[in-house]
Amino acid sequence: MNLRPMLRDLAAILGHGHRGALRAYLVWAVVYGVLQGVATALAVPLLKSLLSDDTAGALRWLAAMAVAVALTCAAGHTQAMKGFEVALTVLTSTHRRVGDHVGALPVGWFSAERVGRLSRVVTDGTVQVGGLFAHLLTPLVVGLATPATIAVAALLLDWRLGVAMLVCAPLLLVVFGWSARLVGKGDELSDAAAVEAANRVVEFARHQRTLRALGRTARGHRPLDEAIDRQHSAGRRAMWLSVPGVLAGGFATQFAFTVLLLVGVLLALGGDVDPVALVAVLALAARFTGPLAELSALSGAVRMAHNDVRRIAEVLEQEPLPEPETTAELPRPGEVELSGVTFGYGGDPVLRDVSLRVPPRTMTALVGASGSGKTTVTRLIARFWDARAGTVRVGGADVRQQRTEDLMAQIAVVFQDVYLFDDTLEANVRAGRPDATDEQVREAGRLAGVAEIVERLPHGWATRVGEGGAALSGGERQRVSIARAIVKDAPVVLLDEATAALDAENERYVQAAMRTLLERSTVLVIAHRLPTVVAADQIVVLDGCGVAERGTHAELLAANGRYAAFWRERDRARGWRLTSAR
Ligand SMILES: Nc1ncnc2c1ncn2[C@@H]1O[C@H](COP(=O)(O)OP(=O)(O)OP(=O)(O)O)[C@@H](O)[C@H]1O
Repeated sequence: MNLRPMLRDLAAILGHGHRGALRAYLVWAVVYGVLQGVATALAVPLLKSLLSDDTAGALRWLAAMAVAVALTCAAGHTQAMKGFEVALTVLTSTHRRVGDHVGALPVGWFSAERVGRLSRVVTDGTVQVGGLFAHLLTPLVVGLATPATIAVAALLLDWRLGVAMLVCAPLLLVVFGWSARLVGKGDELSDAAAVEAANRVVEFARHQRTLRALGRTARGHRPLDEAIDRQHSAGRRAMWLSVPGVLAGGFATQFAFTVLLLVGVLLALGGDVDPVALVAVLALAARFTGPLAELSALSGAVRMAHNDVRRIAEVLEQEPLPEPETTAELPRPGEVELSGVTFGYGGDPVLRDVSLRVPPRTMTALVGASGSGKTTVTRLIARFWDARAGTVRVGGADVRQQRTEDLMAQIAVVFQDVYLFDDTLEANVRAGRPDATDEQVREAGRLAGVAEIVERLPHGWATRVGEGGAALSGGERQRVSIARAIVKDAPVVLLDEATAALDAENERYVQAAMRTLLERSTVLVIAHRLPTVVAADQIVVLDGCGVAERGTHAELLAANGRYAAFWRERDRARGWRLTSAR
Protein backbone atom coordinates (compact mmCIF):
# COMPACT_ATOMS: atom_id res chain seq x y z
CA MET A 1 0.00 0.00 0.00
CA ASN A 2 1.67 3.17 -1.23
CA LEU A 3 0.70 6.31 0.65
CA ARG A 4 3.08 8.59 -1.17
CA PRO A 5 0.76 9.60 -4.06
CA MET A 6 -1.99 10.50 -1.62
CA LEU A 7 0.35 12.55 0.56
CA ARG A 8 1.70 14.30 -2.55
CA ASP A 9 -1.85 15.20 -3.60
CA LEU A 10 -2.69 16.33 -0.08
CA ALA A 11 0.36 18.60 -0.05
CA ALA A 12 -0.75 20.00 -3.43
CA ILE A 13 -4.23 20.76 -2.10
CA LEU A 14 -2.87 22.46 1.00
CA GLY A 15 -0.54 24.73 -0.96
CA HIS A 16 2.96 25.89 -0.05
CA GLY A 17 1.98 27.76 3.09
CA HIS A 18 0.57 24.74 4.89
CA ARG A 19 2.84 21.88 3.84
CA GLY A 20 4.94 22.33 7.00
CA ALA A 21 1.82 21.69 9.11
CA LEU A 22 1.13 18.47 7.18
CA ARG A 23 4.72 17.35 7.68
CA ALA A 24 4.57 18.15 11.41
CA TYR A 25 1.35 16.19 11.76
CA LEU A 26 2.82 13.17 9.96
CA VAL A 27 5.99 13.23 12.06
CA TRP A 28 3.91 13.33 15.26
CA ALA A 29 1.66 10.52 14.03
CA VAL A 30 4.76 8.39 13.37
CA VAL A 31 6.14 9.25 16.83
CA TYR A 32 2.77 8.27 18.32
CA GLY A 33 2.82 4.92 16.47
CA VAL A 34 6.43 4.18 17.43
CA LEU A 35 5.75 5.03 21.09
CA GLN A 36 2.75 2.69 21.06
CA GLY A 37 5.05 -0.03 19.74
CA VAL A 38 7.67 0.76 22.40
CA ALA A 39 5.04 0.68 25.19
CA THR A 40 3.84 -2.69 23.88
CA ALA A 41 7.35 -4.08 23.52
CA LEU A 42 8.12 -3.10 27.13
CA ALA A 43 5.43 -5.57 28.19
CA VAL A 44 7.81 -8.38 27.20
CA PRO A 45 10.58 -7.73 29.78
CA LEU A 46 7.84 -6.82 32.29
CA LEU A 47 6.13 -10.18 31.73
CA LYS A 48 9.43 -11.98 31.87
CA SER A 49 10.33 -10.32 35.20
CA LEU A 50 6.89 -11.06 36.64
CA LEU A 51 6.89 -14.67 35.53
CA SER A 52 10.40 -15.21 36.90
CA ASP A 53 9.51 -13.56 40.28
CA ASP A 54 11.90 -10.66 39.70
CA THR A 55 9.82 -8.00 41.49
CA ALA A 56 12.46 -5.28 41.44
CA GLY A 57 13.04 -5.82 37.74
CA ALA A 58 9.26 -5.86 37.12
CA LEU A 59 8.87 -2.52 38.92
CA ARG A 60 11.63 -0.98 36.84
CA TRP A 61 10.00 -2.17 33.62
CA LEU A 62 6.61 -1.06 34.90
CA ALA A 63 7.98 2.42 35.51
CA ALA A 64 9.54 2.45 32.04
CA MET A 65 6.25 1.34 30.60
CA ALA A 66 4.38 4.06 32.50
CA VAL A 67 6.75 6.66 31.06
CA ALA A 68 6.26 5.19 27.56
CA VAL A 69 2.47 5.25 27.99
CA ALA A 70 2.57 8.87 29.24
CA LEU A 71 4.72 9.87 26.26
CA THR A 72 2.35 7.97 23.96
CA CYS A 73 -0.60 9.94 25.36
CA ALA A 74 1.26 13.22 24.91
CA ALA A 75 2.26 12.31 21.35
CA GLY A 76 -1.31 11.16 20.63
CA HIS A 77 -2.65 14.50 21.82
CA THR A 78 -0.10 16.50 19.85
CA GLN A 79 -0.68 14.60 16.62
CA ALA A 80 -4.46 14.92 17.08
CA MET A 81 -4.13 18.70 17.49
CA LYS A 82 -1.82 18.96 14.49
CA GLY A 83 -4.23 16.80 12.46
CA PHE A 84 -7.11 19.01 13.55
CA GLU A 85 -5.19 22.09 12.43
CA VAL A 86 -4.49 20.63 8.98
CA ALA A 87 -8.09 19.37 8.65
CA LEU A 88 -9.34 22.86 9.46
CA THR A 89 -7.01 24.32 6.85
CA VAL A 90 -8.35 21.86 4.27
CA LEU A 91 -11.93 22.75 5.16
CA THR A 92 -11.43 26.49 5.19
CA SER A 93 -8.87 27.09 2.46
CA THR A 94 -9.70 24.43 -0.12
CA HIS A 95 -12.94 26.10 -1.13
CA ARG A 96 -11.12 29.37 -1.64
CA ARG A 97 -8.19 27.78 -3.48
CA VAL A 98 -10.50 25.81 -5.75
CA GLY A 99 -12.73 28.88 -6.25
CA ASP A 100 -9.77 31.14 -7.14
CA HIS A 101 -8.37 28.52 -9.46
CA VAL A 102 -11.61 27.71 -11.22
CA GLY A 103 -12.17 31.44 -11.74
CA ALA A 104 -8.99 31.53 -13.85
CA LEU A 105 -9.81 28.49 -16.00
CA PRO A 106 -10.90 28.91 -19.60
CA VAL A 107 -14.68 28.89 -19.89
CA GLY A 108 -14.37 25.89 -22.20
CA TRP A 109 -13.43 23.81 -19.15
CA PHE A 110 -16.95 24.15 -17.67
CA SER A 111 -18.77 21.30 -19.35
CA ALA A 112 -21.95 20.05 -17.65
CA GLU A 113 -20.12 16.91 -16.52
CA ARG A 114 -17.27 18.93 -14.99
CA VAL A 115 -19.63 21.37 -13.29
CA GLY A 116 -21.48 18.42 -11.70
CA ARG A 117 -18.18 16.95 -10.53
CA LEU A 118 -16.97 20.31 -9.28
CA SER A 119 -20.00 20.76 -7.06
CA ARG A 120 -19.40 17.28 -5.61
CA VAL A 121 -15.72 18.02 -5.11
CA VAL A 122 -16.25 21.25 -3.20
CA THR A 123 -19.10 19.98 -1.05
CA ASP A 124 -18.63 16.27 -0.34
CA GLY A 125 -14.99 16.03 -1.35
CA THR A 126 -13.57 18.67 0.98
CA VAL A 127 -15.53 17.34 3.96
CA GLN A 128 -14.26 13.81 3.27
CA VAL A 129 -10.69 15.05 2.95
CA GLY A 130 -11.02 17.08 6.17
CA GLY A 131 -12.26 13.95 7.98
CA LEU A 132 -9.33 11.99 6.60
CA PHE A 133 -7.05 13.36 9.31
CA ALA A 134 -9.39 12.49 12.13
CA HIS A 135 -10.50 9.04 11.06
CA LEU A 136 -8.08 7.58 8.60
CA LEU A 137 -4.58 8.98 8.47
CA THR A 138 -3.75 8.53 12.15
CA PRO A 139 -4.85 4.85 12.35
CA LEU A 140 -3.07 4.33 9.06
CA VAL A 141 0.25 5.79 10.16
CA VAL A 142 -0.06 4.08 13.54
CA GLY A 143 -0.99 0.83 11.76
CA LEU A 144 2.35 1.02 9.94
CA ALA A 145 4.62 2.51 12.63
CA THR A 146 3.48 0.34 15.57
CA PRO A 147 3.97 -3.07 13.89
CA ALA A 148 7.32 -1.87 12.49
CA THR A 149 8.48 -0.93 16.01
CA ILE A 150 7.22 -4.24 17.38
CA ALA A 151 9.06 -6.14 14.65
CA VAL A 152 12.30 -4.38 15.65
CA ALA A 153 11.63 -5.25 19.31
CA ALA A 154 10.95 -8.86 18.29
CA LEU A 155 14.32 -8.93 16.49
CA LEU A 156 15.95 -8.00 19.78
CA LEU A 157 13.96 -10.66 21.63
CA ASP A 158 14.49 -13.43 19.12
CA TRP A 159 15.82 -12.74 15.65
CA ARG A 160 13.82 -15.58 14.08
CA LEU A 161 10.54 -14.16 15.33
CA GLY A 162 11.60 -10.69 14.17
CA VAL A 163 12.47 -12.00 10.72
CA ALA A 164 9.09 -13.81 10.55
CA MET A 165 7.34 -10.50 11.29
CA LEU A 166 9.45 -8.58 8.81
CA VAL A 167 8.61 -11.15 6.11
CA CYS A 168 4.87 -11.13 6.94
CA ALA A 169 4.50 -7.34 6.91
CA PRO A 170 5.28 -6.62 3.22
CA LEU A 171 3.14 -9.57 2.13
CA LEU A 172 0.25 -8.19 4.14
CA LEU A 173 0.78 -4.74 2.68
CA VAL A 174 0.65 -6.18 -0.84
CA VAL A 175 -2.70 -7.86 -0.05
CA PHE A 176 -4.04 -4.66 1.54
CA GLY A 177 -2.90 -2.65 -1.48
CA TRP A 178 -4.71 -5.04 -3.83
CA SER A 179 -7.84 -4.87 -1.66
CA ALA A 180 -7.65 -1.06 -1.62
CA ARG A 181 -7.29 -0.92 -5.40
CA LEU A 182 -10.46 -2.99 -5.81
CA VAL A 183 -12.39 -0.72 -3.47
CA GLY A 184 -10.95 2.35 -5.20
CA LYS A 185 -12.00 1.03 -8.60
CA GLY A 186 -15.52 0.44 -7.29
CA ASP A 187 -15.54 3.96 -5.87
CA GLU A 188 -14.50 5.44 -9.23
CA LEU A 189 -17.28 3.53 -10.95
CA SER A 190 -19.94 4.61 -8.50
CA ASP A 191 -18.66 8.20 -8.37
CA ALA A 192 -18.89 8.61 -12.16
CA ALA A 193 -22.41 7.16 -12.09
CA ALA A 194 -23.37 9.37 -9.12
CA VAL A 195 -22.15 12.53 -10.91
CA GLU A 196 -24.13 11.60 -14.00
CA ALA A 197 -27.27 10.85 -11.98
CA ALA A 198 -26.91 14.14 -10.06
CA ASN A 199 -26.58 16.05 -13.35
CA ARG A 200 -29.68 14.32 -14.71
CA VAL A 201 -31.67 15.15 -11.58
CA VAL A 202 -30.65 18.81 -11.89
CA GLU A 203 -31.54 18.76 -15.57
CA PHE A 204 -34.88 17.16 -14.77
CA ALA A 205 -35.69 19.74 -12.09
CA ARG A 206 -34.41 22.75 -14.05
CA HIS A 207 -36.14 21.98 -17.30
CA GLN A 208 -39.51 20.88 -15.99
CA ARG A 209 -41.35 23.27 -18.28
CA THR A 210 -39.71 21.92 -21.42
CA LEU A 211 -40.08 18.32 -20.26
CA ARG A 212 -43.76 18.76 -19.46
CA ALA A 213 -44.36 20.47 -22.75
CA LEU A 214 -42.82 17.40 -24.36
CA GLY A 215 -45.03 15.14 -22.21
CA ARG A 216 -42.13 13.75 -20.17
CA THR A 217 -43.13 13.05 -16.60
CA ALA A 218 -40.83 11.71 -13.88
CA ARG A 219 -41.54 8.16 -14.97
CA GLY A 220 -41.15 8.80 -18.61
CA HIS A 221 -37.87 10.75 -18.58
CA ARG A 222 -35.60 8.08 -19.92
CA PRO A 223 -32.17 9.73 -19.42
CA LEU A 224 -32.92 10.20 -15.70
CA ASP A 225 -34.26 6.65 -15.27
CA GLU A 226 -31.26 5.25 -17.07
CA ALA A 227 -28.79 7.34 -15.06
CA ILE A 228 -30.35 6.18 -11.79
CA ASP A 229 -30.32 2.55 -12.96
CA ARG A 230 -26.69 2.93 -13.91
CA GLN A 231 -25.94 4.41 -10.49
CA HIS A 232 -27.61 1.44 -8.79
CA SER A 233 -25.75 -1.11 -10.84
CA ALA A 234 -22.45 0.78 -10.35
CA GLY A 235 -23.12 0.73 -6.59
CA ARG A 236 -23.73 -3.02 -6.72
CA ARG A 237 -20.60 -3.59 -8.77
CA ALA A 238 -18.59 -1.46 -6.36
CA MET A 239 -19.85 -3.56 -3.46
CA TRP A 240 -19.03 -6.84 -5.17
CA LEU A 241 -15.63 -5.55 -6.18
CA SER A 242 -14.78 -4.73 -2.56
CA VAL A 243 -15.86 -8.12 -1.13
CA PRO A 244 -12.86 -10.24 -2.25
CA GLY A 245 -10.46 -7.54 -1.09
CA VAL A 246 -12.01 -7.26 2.37
CA LEU A 247 -12.09 -11.06 2.74
CA ALA A 248 -8.51 -11.42 1.54
CA GLY A 249 -7.32 -8.67 3.92
CA GLY A 250 -8.94 -10.34 6.95
CA PHE A 251 -7.73 -13.75 5.89
CA ALA A 252 -4.15 -12.57 5.33
CA THR A 253 -4.04 -10.97 8.80
CA GLN A 254 -5.28 -14.16 10.45
CA PHE A 255 -2.81 -16.14 8.41
CA ALA A 256 0.07 -13.91 9.53
CA PHE A 257 -0.97 -14.28 13.15
CA THR A 258 -1.07 -18.06 12.76
CA VAL A 259 2.36 -18.10 11.14
CA LEU A 260 3.81 -16.06 14.01
CA LEU A 261 2.22 -18.39 16.55
CA LEU A 262 3.62 -21.40 14.73
CA VAL A 263 7.08 -19.85 14.67
CA GLY A 264 6.80 -19.16 18.42
CA VAL A 265 5.55 -22.64 19.24
CA LEU A 266 8.19 -24.30 17.06
CA LEU A 267 10.88 -22.24 18.77
CA ALA A 268 9.50 -23.25 22.19
CA LEU A 269 9.25 -26.92 21.20
CA GLY A 270 12.79 -26.86 19.93
CA GLY A 271 13.87 -25.50 23.31
CA ASP A 272 15.17 -22.26 21.78
CA VAL A 273 12.61 -20.15 23.65
CA ASP A 274 11.48 -20.81 27.19
CA PRO A 275 7.72 -20.89 27.99
CA VAL A 276 7.96 -17.49 29.68
CA ALA A 277 9.37 -15.96 26.53
CA LEU A 278 6.73 -17.79 24.52
CA VAL A 279 3.96 -15.90 26.37
CA ALA A 280 5.73 -12.66 25.56
CA VAL A 281 6.10 -13.73 21.93
CA LEU A 282 2.37 -14.41 21.72
CA ALA A 283 1.60 -10.99 23.22
CA LEU A 284 3.87 -9.34 20.66
CA ALA A 285 2.36 -11.32 17.79
CA ALA A 286 -1.11 -10.18 18.85
CA ARG A 287 -0.02 -6.55 19.08
CA PHE A 288 1.80 -6.86 15.76
CA THR A 289 -1.23 -8.10 13.83
CA GLY A 290 -3.83 -5.96 15.66
CA PRO A 291 -2.98 -2.61 13.99
CA LEU A 292 -2.40 -4.43 10.71
CA ALA A 293 -5.92 -5.87 10.88
CA GLU A 294 -7.19 -2.32 11.41
CA LEU A 295 -5.09 -1.24 8.45
CA SER A 296 -6.74 -3.93 6.36
CA ALA A 297 -10.20 -2.65 7.33
CA LEU A 298 -9.15 0.93 6.53
CA SER A 299 -7.32 0.33 3.28
CA GLY A 300 -10.48 0.57 1.15
CA ALA A 301 -11.64 3.73 2.92
CA VAL A 302 -8.18 5.23 2.45
CA ARG A 303 -8.31 4.52 -1.25
CA MET A 304 -11.72 6.15 -1.48
CA ALA A 305 -10.40 9.15 0.43
CA HIS A 306 -7.47 9.28 -1.97
CA ASN A 307 -9.94 9.41 -4.84
CA ASP A 308 -11.51 12.47 -3.19
CA VAL A 309 -8.09 14.04 -2.67
CA ARG A 310 -7.19 13.27 -6.32
CA ARG A 311 -10.37 14.87 -7.63
CA ILE A 312 -9.61 18.12 -5.80
CA ALA A 313 -5.96 17.97 -6.89
CA GLU A 314 -7.09 17.37 -10.49
CA VAL A 315 -9.11 20.59 -10.46
CA LEU A 316 -6.11 22.48 -9.09
CA GLU A 317 -3.86 20.92 -11.74
CA GLN A 318 -5.94 22.29 -14.62
CA GLU A 319 -3.92 24.90 -16.44
CA PRO A 320 -5.49 28.36 -16.04
CA LEU A 321 -5.41 30.77 -18.95
CA PRO A 322 -1.88 32.18 -18.88
CA GLU A 323 -1.90 35.77 -17.71
CA PRO A 324 0.76 38.46 -17.79
CA GLU A 325 1.93 40.10 -14.58
CA THR A 326 0.75 43.47 -15.83
CA THR A 327 -1.57 44.55 -18.59
CA ALA A 328 0.00 45.92 -21.76
CA GLU A 329 -0.57 49.52 -22.80
CA LEU A 330 -3.90 50.06 -24.55
CA PRO A 331 -2.96 52.26 -27.54
CA ARG A 332 -6.46 52.33 -29.07
CA PRO A 333 -9.10 52.34 -26.33
CA GLY A 334 -12.46 50.99 -27.45
CA GLU A 335 -11.15 49.26 -30.56
CA VAL A 336 -11.75 45.57 -31.19
CA GLU A 337 -9.77 43.64 -33.76
CA LEU A 338 -9.40 40.04 -34.84
CA SER A 339 -6.54 39.32 -37.21
CA GLY A 340 -6.09 35.95 -38.87
CA VAL A 341 -8.01 34.20 -36.10
CA THR A 342 -8.53 30.44 -36.32
CA PHE A 343 -10.43 28.67 -33.59
CA GLY A 344 -12.26 25.41 -32.93
CA TYR A 345 -13.81 23.89 -29.83
CA GLY A 346 -11.82 20.71 -30.20
CA GLY A 347 -12.36 19.25 -33.64
CA ASP A 348 -12.62 21.17 -36.89
CA PRO A 349 -12.19 24.94 -36.81
CA VAL A 350 -15.36 26.97 -36.32
CA LEU A 351 -13.53 30.11 -37.45
CA ARG A 352 -10.72 30.03 -39.98
CA ASP A 353 -8.44 32.99 -40.64
CA VAL A 354 -11.04 35.55 -39.58
CA SER A 355 -10.05 39.21 -39.58
CA LEU A 356 -12.30 42.07 -38.62
CA ARG A 357 -11.90 45.47 -37.06
CA VAL A 358 -14.47 47.41 -35.06
CA PRO A 359 -13.33 51.05 -34.79
CA PRO A 360 -13.97 52.83 -31.48
CA ARG A 361 -17.53 54.09 -30.89
CA THR A 362 -18.94 52.42 -33.96
CA MET A 363 -21.41 49.61 -34.25
CA THR A 364 -20.67 46.41 -36.09
CA ALA A 365 -23.41 43.87 -36.68
CA LEU A 366 -22.42 40.24 -36.96
CA VAL A 367 -24.83 38.25 -39.07
CA GLY A 368 -24.77 34.75 -40.44
CA ALA A 369 -26.61 31.46 -40.39
CA SER A 370 -27.06 29.58 -37.14
CA GLY A 371 -23.78 27.91 -36.21
CA SER A 372 -21.66 30.20 -38.37
CA GLY A 373 -19.61 31.29 -35.36
CA LYS A 374 -21.10 34.65 -34.33
CA THR A 375 -21.22 33.80 -30.62
CA THR A 376 -17.77 32.27 -30.88
CA VAL A 377 -16.35 35.62 -32.09
CA THR A 378 -17.74 37.38 -29.00
CA ARG A 379 -16.38 34.62 -26.73
CA LEU A 380 -12.89 35.05 -28.16
CA ILE A 381 -13.07 38.82 -27.63
CA ALA A 382 -14.01 38.28 -23.97
CA ARG A 383 -11.22 35.64 -23.85
CA PHE A 384 -13.46 32.82 -22.71
CA TRP A 385 -11.19 30.79 -24.97
CA ASP A 386 -7.87 31.53 -26.68
CA ALA A 387 -7.61 31.44 -30.46
CA ARG A 388 -5.57 28.60 -31.97
CA ALA A 389 -3.91 31.02 -34.37
CA GLY A 390 -4.05 34.74 -34.98
CA THR A 391 -4.58 37.58 -32.54
CA VAL A 392 -7.57 39.09 -30.78
CA ARG A 393 -7.02 42.67 -29.68
CA VAL A 394 -9.16 44.81 -27.41
CA GLY A 395 -8.11 48.43 -26.91
CA GLY A 396 -5.30 47.78 -29.37
CA ALA A 397 -3.56 45.18 -27.18
CA ASP A 398 -3.55 41.39 -27.51
CA VAL A 399 -6.09 39.98 -25.04
CA ARG A 400 -3.41 37.50 -23.90
CA GLN A 401 -1.28 40.45 -22.81
CA GLN A 402 -4.00 41.74 -20.50
CA ARG A 403 -4.93 40.68 -17.01
CA THR A 404 -8.46 39.22 -16.89
CA GLU A 405 -9.81 41.98 -14.67
CA ASP A 406 -8.33 44.66 -16.91
CA LEU A 407 -9.74 43.02 -20.03
CA MET A 408 -13.15 42.53 -18.47
CA ALA A 409 -13.14 46.14 -17.26
CA GLN A 410 -13.14 47.13 -20.94
CA ILE A 411 -16.02 44.88 -21.91
CA ALA A 412 -19.70 44.71 -21.02
CA VAL A 413 -21.65 41.73 -22.27
CA VAL A 414 -25.35 41.34 -22.85
CA PHE A 415 -26.00 37.73 -23.76
CA GLN A 416 -29.31 36.18 -24.70
CA ASP A 417 -29.30 33.69 -21.86
CA VAL A 418 -29.30 36.43 -19.23
CA TYR A 419 -28.55 35.10 -15.78
CA LEU A 420 -29.74 37.15 -12.84
CA PHE A 421 -28.55 36.43 -9.33
CA ASP A 422 -31.07 35.50 -6.69
CA ASP A 423 -30.84 38.98 -5.21
CA THR A 424 -32.62 42.30 -5.49
CA LEU A 425 -33.14 44.14 -8.75
CA GLU A 426 -30.82 46.85 -7.54
CA ALA A 427 -28.03 44.38 -6.71
CA ASN A 428 -28.44 42.79 -10.12
CA VAL A 429 -27.99 46.08 -11.93
CA ARG A 430 -25.15 47.11 -9.62
CA ALA A 431 -23.37 43.83 -10.44
CA GLY A 432 -22.18 45.67 -13.57
CA ARG A 433 -20.10 47.99 -11.39
CA PRO A 434 -20.16 47.40 -7.64
CA ASP A 435 -18.90 50.91 -6.82
CA ALA A 436 -21.62 52.66 -8.85
CA THR A 437 -23.53 55.35 -6.99
CA ASP A 438 -27.28 55.00 -6.38
CA GLU A 439 -27.86 57.72 -8.96
CA GLN A 440 -25.87 55.84 -11.59
CA VAL A 441 -27.83 52.63 -10.89
CA ARG A 442 -31.14 54.53 -11.12
CA GLU A 443 -30.09 56.29 -14.31
CA ALA A 444 -29.04 53.03 -15.98
CA GLY A 445 -32.33 51.53 -14.83
CA ARG A 446 -34.25 54.42 -16.37
CA LEU A 447 -32.40 54.18 -19.70
CA ALA A 448 -32.91 50.39 -19.96
CA GLY A 449 -36.54 50.47 -18.83
CA VAL A 450 -35.87 48.79 -15.50
CA ALA A 451 -37.36 51.79 -13.66
CA GLU A 452 -40.67 50.95 -15.24
CA ILE A 453 -40.48 47.36 -13.91
CA VAL A 454 -39.50 48.73 -10.50
CA GLU A 455 -42.64 50.87 -10.34
CA ARG A 456 -44.85 47.84 -10.83
CA LEU A 457 -43.20 45.67 -8.19
CA PRO A 458 -44.30 45.84 -4.55
CA HIS A 459 -40.80 46.24 -3.13
CA GLY A 460 -39.44 48.38 -5.94
CA TRP A 461 -35.67 48.19 -6.36
CA ALA A 462 -35.51 45.87 -3.34
CA THR A 463 -37.61 43.18 -5.02
CA ARG A 464 -35.83 39.85 -5.24
CA VAL A 465 -35.75 38.40 -8.72
CA GLY A 466 -35.48 34.69 -7.82
CA GLU A 467 -32.83 32.25 -9.02
CA GLY A 468 -31.77 33.11 -12.55
CA GLY A 469 -34.30 35.97 -12.54
CA ALA A 470 -37.27 33.57 -12.54
CA ALA A 471 -39.61 36.27 -11.22
CA LEU A 472 -39.12 38.38 -14.37
CA SER A 473 -40.15 37.85 -17.97
CA GLY A 474 -37.52 37.20 -20.65
CA GLY A 475 -37.76 40.76 -21.96
CA GLU A 476 -37.50 42.17 -18.45
CA ARG A 477 -34.43 40.08 -17.71
CA GLN A 478 -32.80 41.43 -20.82
CA ARG A 479 -33.55 44.98 -19.73
CA VAL A 480 -31.83 44.32 -16.41
CA SER A 481 -28.89 42.89 -18.28
CA ILE A 482 -28.70 45.98 -20.50
CA ALA A 483 -28.92 48.23 -17.41
CA ARG A 484 -25.95 46.30 -16.04
CA ALA A 485 -24.00 47.03 -19.22
CA ILE A 486 -24.96 50.72 -19.08
CA VAL A 487 -23.91 51.08 -15.45
CA LYS A 488 -20.63 49.35 -16.21
CA ASP A 489 -19.92 52.04 -18.80
CA ALA A 490 -17.28 49.90 -20.52
CA PRO A 491 -15.57 51.03 -23.73
CA VAL A 492 -16.73 47.89 -25.56
CA VAL A 493 -20.16 46.27 -25.48
CA LEU A 494 -20.78 42.76 -26.82
CA LEU A 495 -24.45 42.27 -27.38
CA ASP A 496 -26.34 39.18 -28.45
CA GLU A 497 -29.66 40.52 -29.54
CA ALA A 498 -32.73 38.55 -28.51
CA THR A 499 -33.97 36.22 -31.23
CA ALA A 500 -37.35 35.87 -29.58
CA ALA A 501 -39.83 38.51 -30.61
CA LEU A 502 -40.05 41.21 -27.96
CA ASP A 503 -43.31 43.00 -27.28
CA ALA A 504 -43.49 46.59 -28.41
CA GLU A 505 -42.62 47.97 -24.98
CA ASN A 506 -39.53 45.82 -24.52
CA GLU A 507 -38.47 46.49 -28.08
CA ARG A 508 -38.69 50.23 -27.48
CA TYR A 509 -36.57 50.05 -24.33
CA VAL A 510 -33.98 47.77 -25.88
CA GLN A 511 -33.59 50.03 -28.92
CA ALA A 512 -33.35 53.15 -26.75
CA ALA A 513 -30.80 51.50 -24.47
CA MET A 514 -28.76 50.46 -27.49
CA ARG A 515 -28.66 54.05 -28.62
CA THR A 516 -27.30 55.01 -25.20
CA LEU A 517 -24.67 52.28 -25.35
CA LEU A 518 -23.70 53.39 -28.84
CA GLU A 519 -23.15 56.98 -27.76
CA ARG A 520 -20.49 55.93 -25.30
CA SER A 521 -19.09 52.60 -26.48
CA THR A 522 -17.99 50.43 -29.32
CA VAL A 523 -20.77 47.93 -29.94
CA LEU A 524 -20.42 44.52 -31.53
CA VAL A 525 -23.86 43.06 -31.86
CA ILE A 526 -24.99 39.63 -32.98
CA ALA A 527 -27.89 41.09 -34.85
CA HIS A 528 -31.20 39.44 -35.42
CA ARG A 529 -33.36 42.50 -36.03
CA LEU A 530 -33.51 44.53 -39.14
CA PRO A 531 -33.40 48.00 -37.50
CA THR A 532 -30.19 47.01 -35.71
CA VAL A 533 -28.54 45.77 -38.86
CA VAL A 534 -29.60 48.80 -40.86
CA ALA A 535 -28.24 51.13 -38.18
CA ALA A 536 -24.83 49.41 -38.07
CA ASP A 537 -21.76 51.21 -39.37
CA GLN A 538 -20.47 47.91 -40.62
CA ILE A 539 -22.07 44.52 -41.18
CA VAL A 540 -19.87 41.43 -41.10
CA VAL A 541 -21.36 38.32 -42.66
CA LEU A 542 -19.97 35.06 -41.33
CA ASP A 543 -20.30 31.98 -43.44
CA GLY A 544 -18.35 28.74 -43.84
CA CYS A 545 -15.89 29.48 -41.02
CA GLY A 546 -14.95 32.91 -42.28
CA VAL A 547 -16.00 36.41 -43.24
CA ALA A 548 -18.02 36.15 -46.44
CA GLU A 549 -18.85 39.83 -46.88
CA ARG A 550 -18.63 43.15 -45.12
CA GLY A 551 -20.08 46.59 -45.69
CA THR A 552 -23.11 48.67 -44.85
CA HIS A 553 -26.64 47.42 -45.33
CA ALA A 554 -27.07 49.36 -48.55
CA GLU A 555 -23.69 48.25 -49.91
CA LEU A 556 -24.35 44.61 -49.18
CA LEU A 557 -27.82 44.64 -50.63
CA ALA A 558 -26.44 46.27 -53.73
CA ALA A 559 -23.73 43.64 -53.96
CA ASN A 560 -26.52 41.07 -54.08
CA GLY A 561 -24.36 38.40 -52.49
CA ARG A 562 -24.74 36.20 -49.42
CA TYR A 563 -26.12 38.99 -47.25
CA ALA A 564 -28.84 39.91 -49.71
CA ALA A 565 -29.79 36.25 -50.09
CA PHE A 566 -29.68 35.74 -46.34
CA TRP A 567 -32.04 38.59 -45.60
CA ARG A 568 -34.38 37.70 -48.41
CA GLU A 569 -34.60 34.25 -46.80
CA ARG A 570 -35.31 35.76 -43.39
CA ASP A 571 -37.78 38.11 -44.90
CA ARG A 572 -39.74 35.17 -46.25
CA ALA A 573 -39.47 33.12 -43.08
CA ARG A 574 -40.50 35.84 -40.67
CA GLY A 575 -42.59 38.04 -42.84
CA TRP A 576 -40.19 40.92 -42.42
CA ARG A 577 -40.16 43.53 -45.09
CA LEU A 578 -36.65 44.42 -45.85
CA THR A 579 -37.61 47.20 -48.18
CA SER A 580 -39.91 48.99 -45.74
CA ALA A 581 -37.01 49.61 -43.37
CA ARG A 582 -34.95 51.42 -45.90
N1 LIG B 1 -19.04 25.02 -26.15
C1 LIG B 1 -18.98 24.46 -27.37
N2 LIG B 1 -18.40 23.27 -27.54
C2 LIG B 1 -18.32 22.70 -28.76
N3 LIG B 1 -18.84 23.25 -29.88
C3 LIG B 1 -19.44 24.43 -29.79
C4 LIG B 1 -19.54 25.10 -28.53
N4 LIG B 1 -20.21 26.28 -28.72
C5 LIG B 1 -20.49 26.33 -30.06
N5 LIG B 1 -20.04 25.23 -30.69
C6 LIG B 1 -20.12 24.94 -32.13
O1 LIG B 1 -19.45 25.97 -32.83
C7 LIG B 1 -20.16 26.35 -34.00
C8 LIG B 1 -20.42 27.85 -33.97
O2 LIG B 1 -21.27 28.13 -32.86
P1 LIG B 1 -21.74 29.59 -32.47
O3 LIG B 1 -22.58 29.48 -31.26
O4 LIG B 1 -20.56 30.49 -32.44
O5 LIG B 1 -22.64 29.96 -33.74
P2 LIG B 1 -23.68 31.14 -33.89
O6 LIG B 1 -23.43 31.70 -35.23
O7 LIG B 1 -23.61 32.06 -32.74
O8 LIG B 1 -25.05 30.32 -33.85
P3 LIG B 1 -26.51 30.81 -33.36
O9 LIG B 1 -26.93 31.90 -34.26
O10 LIG B 1 -27.34 29.59 -33.55
O11 LIG B 1 -26.37 31.21 -31.94
C9 LIG B 1 -21.41 25.51 -34.01
O12 LIG B 1 -21.20 24.44 -34.90
C10 LIG B 1 -21.57 25.00 -32.61
O13 LIG B 1 -22.15 23.72 -32.62
